[in-house]
Amino acid sequence: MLEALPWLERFRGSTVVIKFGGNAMVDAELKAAFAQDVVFLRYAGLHPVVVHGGGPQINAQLDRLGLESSFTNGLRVTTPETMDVVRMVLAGQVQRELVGLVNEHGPFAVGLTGEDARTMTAVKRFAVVDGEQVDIGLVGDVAAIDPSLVRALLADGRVPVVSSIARGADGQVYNVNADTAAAALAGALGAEMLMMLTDVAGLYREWPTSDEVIRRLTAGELAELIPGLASGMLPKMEGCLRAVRSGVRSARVLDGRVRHGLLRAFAGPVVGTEVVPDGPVEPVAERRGPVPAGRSGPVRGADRVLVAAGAT
Ligand SMILES: Nc1ncnc2c1ncn2[C@@H]1O[C@H](COP(=O)(O)OP(=O)(O)O)[C@@H](O)[C@H]1O
Ligand SMILES: CC(=O)N[C@@H](CCC(=O)OP(=O)(O)O)C(=O)O
Repeated sequence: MLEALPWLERFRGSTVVIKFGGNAMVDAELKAAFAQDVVFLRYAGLHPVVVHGGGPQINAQLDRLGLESSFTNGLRVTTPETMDVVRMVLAGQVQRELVGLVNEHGPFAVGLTGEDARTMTAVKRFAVVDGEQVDIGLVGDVAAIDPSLVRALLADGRVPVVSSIARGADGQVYNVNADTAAAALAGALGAEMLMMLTDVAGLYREWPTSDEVIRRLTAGELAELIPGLASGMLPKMEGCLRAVRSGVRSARVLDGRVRHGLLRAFAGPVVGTEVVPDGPVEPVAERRGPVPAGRSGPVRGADRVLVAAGAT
């Protein structure tokens, strides 16, 4: 892991939003390694923000309850009954588990949903199938973000762990796709990078017939590909596009099945698929600063982490 440090130096002070997909949380060892990587980034002076998914975990719970799982364009059709399960699994199970894993290394992680401090405000989202709007129930898009709570947590040296649930101005609670939530949050925070950890090596050029990964594409190139993308990748790549179009310098899709894949992504040439804005991009150093300087030192108990994260 130490080989990542010189590369990480470039990102000191930068905010990085990391989306941990439900499909990447396949076993306990991977989840524990992910938590170590997040804490390592925090120690290297970055400001990681975790947005987690949990699609397969929601499916399993719906199945136990004898409820159906169905998706349109990669978005879960969400009845009021499904919504209760989504909220319970994301905020009560997956988020709690990740908070616990990160906090094995120090008092860093604080869990929240988009509902907390009105961090995210949702608006009802329709799927579009063959040019027609389709009602998919209580699915939300992100209408607005108030990043002040997340910023305050970062300034206090914490690691926010965010579940993609948000209330609308109508008072209704909505199920927001986690890729969508991560992208919107990255944009609102002025994050340097958005990292999406999933269960494939990146965006495949000819999925499912070939596993050739597209290494790098501009926002304009991605916008042309999006109408032809299949479920699963659709919200993810729409999220990458949204992020780079709202000022994020780099949005990446990475293989979350690789142990310590998150740190490796900082320690060398680009792995996975990278989406960059159209046109020239300012260097990292000139884009710093969503977190007030001098308020990002280690919190109490943080000294245990380097050993725990295997950094020596
Ligand atoms: N062009 C593509 N390249 C790679 N994967 C694709 C592509 N199109 C669809 N997919 C599917 O998208 C899945 C990843 O999305 P998803 O299952 O929603 O993951 P996550 O839980 O990480 O958000 C892959 O496992 C793959 O089955
Ligand atoms: C509207 C919608 O699709 N919400 C998602 C939220 C969780 C999620 O996005 O999880 P992954 O990242 O693991 O796919 C769902 O209900 O599955």
